[in-house]
This record gives sequence, C-alpha cells and structure tokens, in this order.
Amino acid sequence: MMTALGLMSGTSMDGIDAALIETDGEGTVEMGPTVELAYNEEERSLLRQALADAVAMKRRNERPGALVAAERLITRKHADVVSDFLKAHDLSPDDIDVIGFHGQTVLHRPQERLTVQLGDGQALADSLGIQTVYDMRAADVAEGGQGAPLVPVYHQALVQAAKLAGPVAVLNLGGVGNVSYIARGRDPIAFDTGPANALIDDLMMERTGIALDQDGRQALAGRVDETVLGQLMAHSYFGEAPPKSLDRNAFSREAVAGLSTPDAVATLAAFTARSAAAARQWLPAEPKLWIVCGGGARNPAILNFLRAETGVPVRTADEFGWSASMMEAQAFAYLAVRSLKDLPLTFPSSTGVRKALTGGILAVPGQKRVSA
Ligand SMILES: Nc1ncnc2c1ncn2[C@@H]1O[C@H](COP(=O)(O)OP(=O)(O)OP(=O)(O)O)[C@@H](O)[C@H]1O
Ligand SMILES: CC(=O)N[C@H]1[C@@H]2OC[C@@H](O2)[C@@H](O)[C@@H]1O[C@H](C)C(=O)O
Repeated sequence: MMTALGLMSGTSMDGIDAALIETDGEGTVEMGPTVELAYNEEERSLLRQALADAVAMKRRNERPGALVAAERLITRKHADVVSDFLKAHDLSPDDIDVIGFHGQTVLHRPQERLTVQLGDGQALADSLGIQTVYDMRAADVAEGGQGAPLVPVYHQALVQAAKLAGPVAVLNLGGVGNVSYIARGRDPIAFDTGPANALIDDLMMERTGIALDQDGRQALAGRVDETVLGQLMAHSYFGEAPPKSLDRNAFSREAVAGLSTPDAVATLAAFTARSAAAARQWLPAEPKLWIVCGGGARNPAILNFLRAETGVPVRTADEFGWSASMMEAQAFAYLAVRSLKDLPLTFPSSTGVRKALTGGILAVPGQKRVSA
C-alpha cells in the first residue's frame, strides 16, 4: 500500500482538487482527506487566455503568449495546495509516497498527437520534496491513443470493490463529460460523451458574470427548446464510434444565443444529459445503473434529464460513499501508484491505444531535468 496525493485542475478551471488515498494501485483503495482551492477571477482569466493562445500550438513544448505565465501559476498554486494540505493534516512530505499531478489541459487534439497539460512536475517535486508522477496523457497519445479518458481504471476499482452487479456506467460531468462502462471480466469501455458544464458555465459567465448555474436553478426555471436541442445533437461527434475524446471548446453555444437565460441553460443541461445517454449506442449492453460524479452531480436539472433519458436508476457517487467532487483527484493519486508499479493506465477499449499501456513521467526531487 502507498500513500498518494492526487492533484487535479480540470477543464472547468474552477480550481484545484487535492485528495489523499491509500492504495495498492489495484483492488484496494482507502479514501482520505481532501482539500480544494479555487482560482480567483484574475487567475481564471489568465487560464482562459492560455486556452485561447494554445490554439496556435503545433508542438506540445511550445509556450506561446500567456502559456508561460499560466504554467508558472499552475505549478505554484499546486505547490501551495499541497503545503496547505500538509499543514492542515499535520503531515510532513515524508508521509506522502507519491503525488499524482494532472496539470491543466489547455489543448487536446489527439488526431494530431497533441495534448497539452500545463504544470512543471519537476519543479513541483523539487519545491515539495515529494516524488511526483505527471504528464500522464502523453505516452498514450504518442502511441496513437486518445490520451483520455484516464479515470476509467479507477472507476473500475471502485465498482468492483463495491461488488455492484453490472454493467454500470460511471459518468463524470466536469467541463466535458466522460463515461466508463464497467462490466465483469473486461477492461472498461470509455470515451468522452459531449459537453458537461463548460457550455453552461460559459453562458452563465457571459450573461450573469458568475460561471455556474448554482444547483441548477436557472435550468430548473427554464424550458427546453427541443428544436435547438435537436440542432445541438446534430453535431457529428455523436455519430462517431469510440475511441473518441474532446477538447474543452469543441462545442459552440451559438444555437442557444436567441433564448432567455433560463431556457438557454435548461436546453444546455438537457444537451449534457441527452449526449451522455446517447453513449449507450456504443455500449455492448444497457447499463443497469448510472453513477454520476464531477460537479454535474450537484446539478439536479441535469440529473433529472439523465433519469428521463436513460430510464434506469441514476445515482450520485456520494450515495456509494465515494466522492463525486474528488473522484478525479483520487483517480490521479491511484494512477500515480499504478505508474510507479508499471501497471496500465489506458486500454484499447478506453483510449484506443494499441495495447494496454502505462504512462506518466516520474520526477524525483533534486533530479536533473532530462530535456524531452
Ligand atoms: N452546486 C452546483 N450546482 C451546479 N453546478 C455545479 C455545482 N457545483 C459544481 N458545479 C459545476 O461543476 C463544474 C466543476 O466540475 P468538476 O470540478 O467536476 O470539473 P473539472 O474537474 O474541472 O472538469 P473535467 O472533469 O472536465 O476535467 C463547475 O464548473 C460547475 O459548472
Ligand atoms: C484532455 C483532458 O484533459 N480531458 C479531460 C476532460 O475532462 C473530462 C473529459 O475531458 C476527460 O476525458 C478528461 O478528464 C478525465 C479526468 C479523464 O481523463 O478521465
């Protein structure tokens, strides 16, 4: 068993989640304390600028425009989260065997073998004195995989430990949605389903200056425009067979521009649910249960739409004693341990990589940098 601290800064760009787990990187996971640190408005706008500037990137080590400043911010803020976490729980760096550091995705174009996660793993390891596994998507993409989703192997460990009768669909609703289909005796089938909260957040930011629909209030007050929803669902992504994955900004909210804020948000929330439910067409059997995690698990409008679309029970991760909001941070802790043990992170059925593959770069404190 190892003590691992996972750090995630997701596509919603709302902040950093940190979660401690004890795990063997296989069937055993014990969940420990967690902490989250929100980005302030100035930091968010730097990250938004970094996403815009990343569009021009051709090679993953380039850092045009705001990307240098954004990477510095990401690394420093992650170091702060860990220091605060250690202090709050009276821990020392020696108590942590490994950090799993996801970084901030600013660009994801697997078809060009390009996926970019900002964050200097070596600098983080040096400043904290804790070995750090980072850049966990790169090896998969270099081998022809999508580089996402990576969490399915963690979803599988939880579903198996809970002895749930499958098949189970675990749905993460962050900025982007991704599903893991977990059934006995097979590797997880997984892919990105469509938008989750990113379109809702962007629309809310534009119209109200607050980047979320708190507790789904706008969506619950609005009416879904079925014509507009049909236009949104006509996107070619939904007709593509997996493996497939998405950039945060793959979808446009243009189609809802003419609607009132409640109707626009309701329609986008329904879009999230309908596109997630449409994942079933690529699964070998109908899931008996959907378990929702990520910030979308706190949006009752999305959960209601998902119940209507799937017709089977939809529960949140918290109802199983897991953590909807910390699932990904825990997953990156788990993946770091798997990386140290040379166990696979990705599978042909999750990213389309040719064969099950480990990944991640190990930064040991004080180690000399090897240029890529
Ligand atoms: N109480 C809430 N009500 C409605 N929506 C919420 C609530 N809490 C969080 N969210 C939504 O969840 C989002 C954050 O989700 P999460 O932290 O899972 O995303 P992420 O990890 O950044 O993204 P990804 O999984 O795509 O990398 C917020 O941007 C917001 O839209
Ligand atoms: C490139 C990238 O960062 N993708 C994220 C994003 O956010 C959700 C979805 O798209 C998922 O595929 C992935 O994150 C989770 C943590 C994953 O890799 O499993």
